[in-house]
Amino acid sequence: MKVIMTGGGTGGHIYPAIAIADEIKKRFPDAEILFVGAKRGLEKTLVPDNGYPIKLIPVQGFNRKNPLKNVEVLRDLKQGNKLSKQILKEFQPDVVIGTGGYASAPVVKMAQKMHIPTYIHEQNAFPGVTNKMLEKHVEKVFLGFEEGSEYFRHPEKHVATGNPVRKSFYGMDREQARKDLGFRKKDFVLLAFGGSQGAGRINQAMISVIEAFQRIGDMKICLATGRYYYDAVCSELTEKKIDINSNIKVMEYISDMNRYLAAADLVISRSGAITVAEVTVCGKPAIFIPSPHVTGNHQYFNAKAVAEKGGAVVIEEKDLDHQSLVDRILQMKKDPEILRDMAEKSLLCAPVDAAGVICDNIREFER
Ligand SMILES: CC(=O)N[C@H]1[C@@H](OP(=O)(O)OP(=O)(O)OC[C@H]2O[C@@H](n3ccc(=O)[nH]c3=O)[C@H](O)[C@@H]2O)O[C@H](CO)[C@@H](O)[C@@H]1O
Repeated sequence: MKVIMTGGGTGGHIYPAIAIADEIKKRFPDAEILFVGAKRGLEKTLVPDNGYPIKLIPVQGFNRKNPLKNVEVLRDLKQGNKLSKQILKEFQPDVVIGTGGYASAPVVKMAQKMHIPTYIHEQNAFPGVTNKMLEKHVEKVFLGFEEGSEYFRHPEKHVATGNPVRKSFYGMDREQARKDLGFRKKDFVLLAFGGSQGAGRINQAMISVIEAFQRIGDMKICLATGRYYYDAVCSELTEKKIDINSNIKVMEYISDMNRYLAAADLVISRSGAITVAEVTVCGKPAIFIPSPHVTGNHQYFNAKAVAEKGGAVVIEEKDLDHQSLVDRILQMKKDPEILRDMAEKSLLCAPVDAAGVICDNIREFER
């Protein structure tokens, strides 16, 4: 079995592809899996870090603000198509699976031209442009949210699967995770991050939260700022004379998110589709602050689905007030019953083995 996984740009497209690849490997231990991603995307490091080979192609989105830049975009597109063809010819995959993002467009399209069966997975209730464009010639469209179906054109191809989460997030032991990260049983662990690339507004809010809680001994705060914001956040904390110590961990990026999620008492984050899936798989209470800058405001709906069941609280960015956030955290910390109840309800929102359902629906995997 030879499979090409393609997609990326951000973690939300890469991690589901890794979860699907892991499931393929479980079913076909001899399977050869190759990732094809974009040169500028996070996949360049995340995929090898997760044990898979990757080939990179020069592809990027059209620049609506600066049309002159599109000369470069078109040149990359041409080169991306050429390289995709070359990779497909050399690797000879039985199947190509796309998980959205710029890189998946030329690879899936070229595979279709070469009569290789193709499948796509859409993580969001509002599909991205790439997947919408690819739908016509794919075998099936796997949907993270059933509601996404109405934005595509061929319902007969749609299978609602939920969003795939890597196996390492399931059943991770909380106490062991806390031990590994140097937290005590009695500590209150607050985990904050703004999606795979970080979010300026969440970082700013967290600086206020850190300021408010820095001297509370059992309060442990872990903040992943995103690579782009890391230096600025550290400088701001230093200016405020806030000591980054064992109570306050500030990181660019968390590579073992499964461990941090398992250890956390409360999560504060954006509500990208995969983040929400992981938080619920780990059964964690969350305060979701959806990004308002995404198609169809989909992060709000991702968060609302969990909040309506009682597993999370949603704060829209327009209502994000630092003092109210601090008060809310304090209130939750003081009342473990609230958190316990939210945790149970969060777990009820978890997707059920999406990677397994996806593999069950790929004809070429039938034995
Ligand atoms: C701004 C934007 O366009 N965001 C989109 C992007 O989000 P984004 O790329 O942030 O994706 P998600 O929130 O879905 O997933 C983030 C992933 O990154 C991981 N992670 C994050 C931070 C960190 O330090 N370490 C780490 O490993 C998380 O564990 C998770 O696996 O793709 C998602 C899925 O298509 C969409 O729903 C989001 O709307």
